[in-house]
Amino acid sequence: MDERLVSGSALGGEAAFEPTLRPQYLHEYIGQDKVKENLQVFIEAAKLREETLDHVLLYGPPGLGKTTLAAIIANEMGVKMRATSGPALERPGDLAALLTSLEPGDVLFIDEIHRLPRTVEEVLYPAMEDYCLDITVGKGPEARSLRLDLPPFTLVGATTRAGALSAPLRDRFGVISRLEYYQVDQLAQIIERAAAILHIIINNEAALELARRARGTPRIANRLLRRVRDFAQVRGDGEITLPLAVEALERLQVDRLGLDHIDHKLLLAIIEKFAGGPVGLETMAAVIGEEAQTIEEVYEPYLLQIGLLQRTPRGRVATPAAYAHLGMEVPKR
Ligand SMILES: Nc1ncnc2c1ncn2[C@@H]1O[C@H](COP(=O)(O)OP(=O)(O)OP(=O)(O)O)[C@@H](O)[C@H]1O
Ligand SMILES: [Mg+2]
Repeated sequence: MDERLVSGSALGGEAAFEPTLRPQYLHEYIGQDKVKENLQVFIEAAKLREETLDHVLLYGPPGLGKTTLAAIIANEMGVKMRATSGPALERPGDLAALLTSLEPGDVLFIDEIHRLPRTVEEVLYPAMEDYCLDITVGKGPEARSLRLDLPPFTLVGATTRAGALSAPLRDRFGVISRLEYYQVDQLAQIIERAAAILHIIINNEAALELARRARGTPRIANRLLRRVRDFAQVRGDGEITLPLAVEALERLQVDRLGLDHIDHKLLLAIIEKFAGGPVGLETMAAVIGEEAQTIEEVYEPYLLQIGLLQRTPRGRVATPAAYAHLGMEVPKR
């Protein structure tokens, strides 16, 4: 659906490539200080008591480091991680097979856990709570239910939509952590770390420029780094300097705040067609020819986050900052 250069979701080919850039331990994981400090305490306590870590739910927008953190939790606990996802677990048996193959203490990572089918979710409840599996053998009047013990394990669930999780599932997580968009200086550190791993030469000013345009998202930061490197190799001497970064990002149509043509289209529609708003979501969707849900979940969050857009009870409003960013004057009322 969404192949934007500034998309927080992984684009084609990135999933295969990302593991090389993933930090392995908490001390290498940049930013998210609150989440990190809490996890550090829970992990140390669990290790001291020689217990498994409580189940952990990680939520937040795409590309902020949920999968990375799940793997780090397993590494820090010194256990293995098995990874799957909500949509991949189609039947209760799929989950049962995974659970029974775990070794004591293992981390089971379920990505997109909000997309777990209902019937599978119900298998998860007793597994999370009592480390056991309720299964039915036989059919019809012969059917009996059996309870199987499971090895103790830690479930790490990840979701971009915590609101879409059922209450009984959410309540079974002992640790619930929300990942936040990253600060510019943290993103610059992430870029410099990735550059070192990929043998890319970039100076601090240029890293900061990429960071400012990375929409608070490490995945986008790393993607911009790789694209700008192409320019540095073809146009320059391979080194990423500030002027080269600025030129490359302009060509890639990622503006000073990390906005692309879709963000511009959305803001301009509100400003030019609705005098800055308020305009209802459905109306806006019809005017720019996108689905309301896509606008709400993909296009709007970053614009809201940086204060160019506001949600009011009467609809969306372009803020004075949006006019200023687009070099337009705020109309007098
Ligand atoms: N704190 C961090 N420090 C350094 N690099 C990071 C950090 N967080 C994420 N990254 C980098 O960003 C990339 C994307 O992170 P990750 O795949 O963990 O995101 P995600 O939240 O799981 O995304 P999705 O919602 O799409 O599953 C990783 O390849 C990793 O290199
Ligand atoms: Mg992920």
